[in-house]
Amino acid sequence: MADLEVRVHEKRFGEAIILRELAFSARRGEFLALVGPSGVGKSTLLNLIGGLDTHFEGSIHWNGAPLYRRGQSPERLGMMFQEPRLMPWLSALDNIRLVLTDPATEGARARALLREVGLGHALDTWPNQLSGGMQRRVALARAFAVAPRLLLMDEPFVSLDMPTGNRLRESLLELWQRDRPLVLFVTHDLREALALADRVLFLSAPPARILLDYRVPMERPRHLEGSAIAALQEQLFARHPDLLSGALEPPDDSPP
Ligand SMILES: Nc1ncnc2c1ncn2[C@@H]1O[C@H](COP(=O)(O)OP(=O)(O)OP(=O)(O)O)[C@@H](O)[C@H]1O
Repeated sequence: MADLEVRVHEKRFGEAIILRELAFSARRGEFLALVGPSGVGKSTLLNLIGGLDTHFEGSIHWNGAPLYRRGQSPERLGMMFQEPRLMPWLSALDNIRLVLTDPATEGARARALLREVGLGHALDTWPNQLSGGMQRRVALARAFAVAPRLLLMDEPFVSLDMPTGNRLRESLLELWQRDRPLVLFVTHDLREALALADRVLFLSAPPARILLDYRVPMERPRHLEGSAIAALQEQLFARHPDLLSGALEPPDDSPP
């Protein structure tokens, strides 16, 4: 049985219908990527699933019950956005402690997580003294701090250089493989989706629905810049030409 059941009949902003008859399900432990062109509704969908926006027709269930009910605390949920959203007046360590609730263990847990993401040397550093990549590492550690069952990630590694992004992707996979939350990872980069995910959900042109639910036929570790991912991407576009018109811009190296 699926742990997460998403059924969005319709989501509008005013007159504009953003999502329509968009449905999918997933199990705890899976890693799903959501891909689609800019402005199609990926963040909107994550916001519905995360309970940040409750104005839509449809339902979102976790283990057969509504994920959000008025007055009830949600399932353990982690979120990571494009911007690290760290508290500038708190050290890296205290940014993690902030989301933990057990004073007896929070210091040790926060320290262990920061070490795991390679920031053991920067526990007491302020966010403005950390590079963009290091700030994302703190945000990644914070997202895992609550041991989420469901982790929503909205283009968390966008606009990082490739080596920094690759190190963060590696850290993410290590943490995911250890804790096995269900990850929903939004990206507009198909290679990133294919390098990370078990399944890639392609969103159609607006109003968005799921155009293709694709299981990635490749063992890990995978290399985002490797020839196997490039070949898989080519194969996908050859088999599903509708993805190019509906879901994605052509890959960088394809003819205009
Ligand atoms: N609060 C809002 N009010 C009105 N329209 C909105 C609001 N938020 C988003 N939209 C519109 O909904 C559509 C989907 O936006 P959304 O941010 O979900 O797209 P996206 O696929 O995440 O884009 P990107 O990849 O550029 O982040 C866009 O046309 C956007 O302008």
